[in-house]
Parts: sequence; structure tokens; C-alpha cells
Amino acid sequence: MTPGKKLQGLVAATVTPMTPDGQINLSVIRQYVDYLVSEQNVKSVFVNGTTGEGLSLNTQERQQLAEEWVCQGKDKLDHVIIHVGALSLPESQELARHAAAIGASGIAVIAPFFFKPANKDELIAFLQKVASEAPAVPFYYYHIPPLTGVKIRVEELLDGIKEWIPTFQGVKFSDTDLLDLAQCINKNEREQFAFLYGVDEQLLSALAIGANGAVGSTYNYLGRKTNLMLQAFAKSDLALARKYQFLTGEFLSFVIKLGFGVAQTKAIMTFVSGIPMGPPRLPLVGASEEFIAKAQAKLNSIVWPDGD
Ligand SMILES: CC(=O)N[C@H](C=O)[C@@H](O)[C@H](O)[C@H](O)CO
Ligand SMILES: CC(=O)C(=O)O
Repeated sequence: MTPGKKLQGLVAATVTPMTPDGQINLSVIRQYVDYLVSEQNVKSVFVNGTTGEGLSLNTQERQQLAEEWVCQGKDKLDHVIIHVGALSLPESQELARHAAAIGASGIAVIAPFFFKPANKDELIAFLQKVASEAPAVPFYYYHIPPLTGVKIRVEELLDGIKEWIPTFQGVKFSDTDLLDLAQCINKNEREQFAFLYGVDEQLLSALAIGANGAVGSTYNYLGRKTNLMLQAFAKSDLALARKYQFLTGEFLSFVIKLGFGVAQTKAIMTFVSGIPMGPPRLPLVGASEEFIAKAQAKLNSIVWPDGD
């Protein structure tokens, strides 16, 4: 891992491998790291987030996963970001201390979503109490209003945030409100904070307004293709960048119509990588055989600009 290096480019939001009987399966994480690096050209991960079913795991499981990712990623990955958000403040603080102790490259926190912060001040107070438990670890706010129901605009949240959270380093922005993202970037130079976009099907639009990179579930299996989109964008070849976005979008639009979520991501990642990711945990239920067959056929039918 490379401390101090800015978080940018693609970050895979990892799934949590599970055994058929629903226990976390640490034994395949080494293989998972190698797969991301060598097959997907993805060198950063976001662990225990939405895709990782972080909020469905207990504290011990979250800590074991964090340790295994940091341990396996130490010499191979650039960044291992651990999501430590929880409904209970002391639990989130404990996870933050643990992430710091094991040497994670950063921590991220979502807004508490059962009792919700009513305004910016309440949200910052919560985030501050977590961040201060890991005073040497870069802190990221994870904005995902479709799942948390907390719609406080990030533009507002960032105003003066360093005074409260000196370790504040950026935002994982998983919302379609590109006006909010644009104003965040407009008011805070992207050199200062990292703005990582989290709606994979419209990443190109976020890059156009200045996002530094992306965190998402699809970079587990479409990382290589999305990296080619990033390269095309960096060379100002918008026609080529659009082709990649349209094709990843074609796949996502297809699976979203069939019903797409973390369970389906685990199934797709299993057939693409060959690593058994196992079932999701209830209340999520595993993808159907029909979904798997259709998704696999769709993915195989796509003709990519690089000839694959
Ligand atoms: C709600 C959710 O899980 N969002 C993910 C990360 O933020 C995305 O990576 C999506 O899975 C992806 O954009 C496909 O819709
Ligand atoms: C998508 C994402 O970033 C997450 O799974 O948390």
C-alpha cells in the first residue's frame, strides 16, 4: 500500500465472500486481490461498504475482513479503504480504531440511517466523533442517499469541514445529483479533496465535471473496460470514452431490468472471476439461475472497442 498517495482512479467496492452456509470466507481474499490487480487492473478497494454487506455483518466479522484485506493487499494494492459506518456511534468508533491499528489507508462513514441526522451540524457531529478515533487516517464521507435516506447536500456539508475533521480527505458520492457534485468540486479544489463517483453507469458524466475517480461494484468485473474509458477520457477521446460508457451502461441497464443488487453482483463476480463469492446474507437472497444465465449471455455478447 502507498500511504500519502492520493486516492484516484478506480476503486472496487468488494463483495464479502461467504461459504454456502453463510459464514464469511476469508480464504479466497488473497486470490481476490490477485484477480483485481492482474485481471482488472484495479489497485484499490473499498471494503465492508454496501456491496460488501458491511451493515449486515457483525463487528468481529468486519474486523476480520478488514484485517485480511489489509494483510493481503499490503504489497499489491495502493489503497485499502475500510467502511466503518454503523448505526451505533461506539461501534463505529471501535471499527475506526481497529482500522487505524491495522494500517488501513483510509476510513469511510455513511450517515446513520435509522435515527437520521436532521441537518448538516448533526451529521458532522457524528462523523467527527468517528474520525477523531483515527486521527492519522484519511477520512471519507460516503454519500448514498438512495439507501440512507439522508439527503443533506454534500456541498453544504463540505463548507468548513476541515475545521471539524482535520483528516477529511474526500467523498464517495453515490447519488445522481450531479449539480451537487459539481458545486462540491467547484468550491473545493479537487487537488485538495478526492471526489469519487459511485453511480457506475454515469461515471463519464462525473469525470466531465471533475471527479477524481470512482468507487463501485462493477469495477470488480468491468474494471479493465472502465479503465480503458478513463484512459480515453484522459486523452480527450470522448467518442471512445462514450463507447465504453454506453456498453457498460447497456449491460447494467439489462441487469437492472432483471433485478440487480448485491446478490446479483456476487453471482456475476463468481462467474466472471471463477472465485466462489457465495450467497448474500438475509435479507438479501441469492440470484436465480435464470438471472445468472441471462447476465452471462449478455456480458459475452458485448463487443468492446478493444476487440474483446
Ligand atoms: C447502490 C449501490 O450499490 N451502488 C454501487 C456503489 O455505490 C454502484 O456501484 C452500483 O452497484 C452500480 O452503479 C450499478 O448500479
Ligand atoms: C458501491 C460502493 O461503493 C459500496 O459498495 O459501498
